[in-house]
Amino acid sequence: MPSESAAFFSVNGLAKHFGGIHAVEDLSFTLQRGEILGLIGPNGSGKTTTINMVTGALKPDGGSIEVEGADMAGQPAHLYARCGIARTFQVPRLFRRMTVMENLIVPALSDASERRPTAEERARGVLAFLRLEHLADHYARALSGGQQKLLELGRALMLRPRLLLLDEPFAGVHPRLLDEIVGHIRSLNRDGHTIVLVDHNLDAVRSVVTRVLVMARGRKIADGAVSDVLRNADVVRAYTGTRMGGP
Ligand SMILES: Nc1ncnc2c1ncn2[C@@H]1O[C@H](COP(=O)(O)OP(=O)(O)OP(=O)(O)O)[C@@H](O)[C@H]1O
Repeated sequence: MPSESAAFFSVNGLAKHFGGIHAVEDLSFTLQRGEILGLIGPNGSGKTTTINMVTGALKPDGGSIEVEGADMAGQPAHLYARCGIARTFQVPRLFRRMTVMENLIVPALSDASERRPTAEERARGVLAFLRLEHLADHYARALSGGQQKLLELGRALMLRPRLLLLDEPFAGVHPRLLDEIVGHIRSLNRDGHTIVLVDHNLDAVRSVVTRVLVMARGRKIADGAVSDVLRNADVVRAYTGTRMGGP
């Protein structure tokens, strides 16, 4: 039974193994409503596997995933979406032969109760927020890499998420558009969205989050205020050979 005091979102002892690879091991953390968390770590440290598990794309081998106190571990992706949990992918998963507007409407219409005119109206709102109105009738395949990232974000927003997990939203994005995406993330967080931000661009991550969780080899090695965590010797060691700043 969900308790009144339960965190909005929590994972406890989460684990995923691929053969002998311990992609995620004994991972625990909680998120309060409206919080924004940076999830960082070197390549292969288990960040995407974590996102996959907490959105229902992958079944954990162990541990719990609780949304408002109710255990969701092992539930299918559509039930996570129904709980208001949405994610973006490192490489945008767009319908390349559909227009920008159609790409936004499709996820909305997966909810049988929404009618097309309402979905279109919401999509226009999302396009205005992302400043992409002028591209509504363009094919997704004609967009630049950065615009595709924005549209990917827009598709997640069409699911009316309460928790938004962003997998490398800054990767491969032109610096000007990067600032714009940073602005959108800040504004979504200000509007009450709980956000988990995964990215290797630590300067950009630092500019939007106050708390950061660091993974290395599938395990959590630090979780706390950005300024403290990035001075932590274990974190510096985990990153040895990779840069601590932006790309
Ligand atoms: N489907 C899979 N099958 C086998 N091994 C996998 C699979 N998915 C991930 N792995 C392995 O699990 C480990 C964690 O991978 P994951 O993609 O979660 O790391 P990551 O921190 O997101 O890395 P990156 O920053 O490079 O995206 C890696 O060793 C990876 O090779």
